[in-house]
Amino acid sequence: MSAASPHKKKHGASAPEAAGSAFVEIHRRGLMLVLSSPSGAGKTSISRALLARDPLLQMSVSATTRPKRPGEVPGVDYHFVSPDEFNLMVNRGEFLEYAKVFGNYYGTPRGPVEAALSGGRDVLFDIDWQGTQQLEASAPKDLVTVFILPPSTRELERRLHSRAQDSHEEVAKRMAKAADELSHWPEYHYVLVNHELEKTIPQVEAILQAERLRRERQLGLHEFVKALREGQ
Ligand SMILES: Nc1ncnc2c1ncn2[C@@H]1O[C@H](COP(=O)(O)OP(=O)(O)OP(=O)(O)O)[C@@H](O)[C@H]1O
Ligand SMILES: Nc1nc2c(ncn2[C@@H]2O[C@H](COP(=O)(O)O)[C@@H](O)[C@H]2O)c(=O)[nH]1
Repeated sequence: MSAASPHKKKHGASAPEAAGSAFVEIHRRGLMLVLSSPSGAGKTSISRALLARDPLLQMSVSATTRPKRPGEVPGVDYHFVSPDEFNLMVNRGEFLEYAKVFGNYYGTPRGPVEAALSGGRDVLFDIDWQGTQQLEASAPKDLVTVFILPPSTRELERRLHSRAQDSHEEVAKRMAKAADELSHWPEYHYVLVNHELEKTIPQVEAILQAERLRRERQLGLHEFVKALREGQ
């Protein structure tokens, strides 16, 4: 197709033109891609790989009252806040969703997500089933949810220990909750078993690529096809 083709699709910052004119823009509202799993199944590892490979994807950085782990960077991994600060944010309506997980509070700041979606960028969430249920209630059309299963309970425990960032008590607390968290898999659109990251990462990428092409997410299709049917 030549640059002068009347069917040329324009993306990103190019100026939209009126529907039915020679050039009709197809653009897209961003989507929210949620990863949930029992602690240690691999959400953080998968998220890092997706973000490194996909410039249209940005991470939702949660606020949490949990203490920072060694190596975690404030503002990158989490916004680490006190319980009082967290309460203030709740009262000011600053969270899209929030929940108590393993004895600490975690919440998704609303502003960056809304800005990304309206700018056509996709947002990746590493949140638990309680947060996913809240997003499902408030923004079902923008939501794509993926539940990550570990290959076995023994491997889940091995991964939690191998991360070497939580105490034995903390690992025991998370393992004790795993069965309960696993019970939520039927609430998700997609379910994967994370055997090897080399296989799981392309599977999640495939979900993202397909969901981006859903008819409902592509804005301007009616006008584009109308122009095609008029022979433009
Ligand atoms: N497919 C895999 N095979 C082997 N090890 C893995 C795999 N996926 C992740 N891991 C390792 O398991 C550990 C836990 O992974 P990760 O931190 O990504 O889990 P998580 O689901 O984000 O946990 P949490 O919910 O506690 O944040 C890490 O040490 C990670 O390197
Ligand atoms: N509902 C929410 N859950 C969240 C959020 N941020 C993280 N999480 C979940 O908490 C646990 C523990 O995380 P960790 O970093 O302490 O290991 C894990 O299941 C996360 O998915 C959030 O904003 N809302």
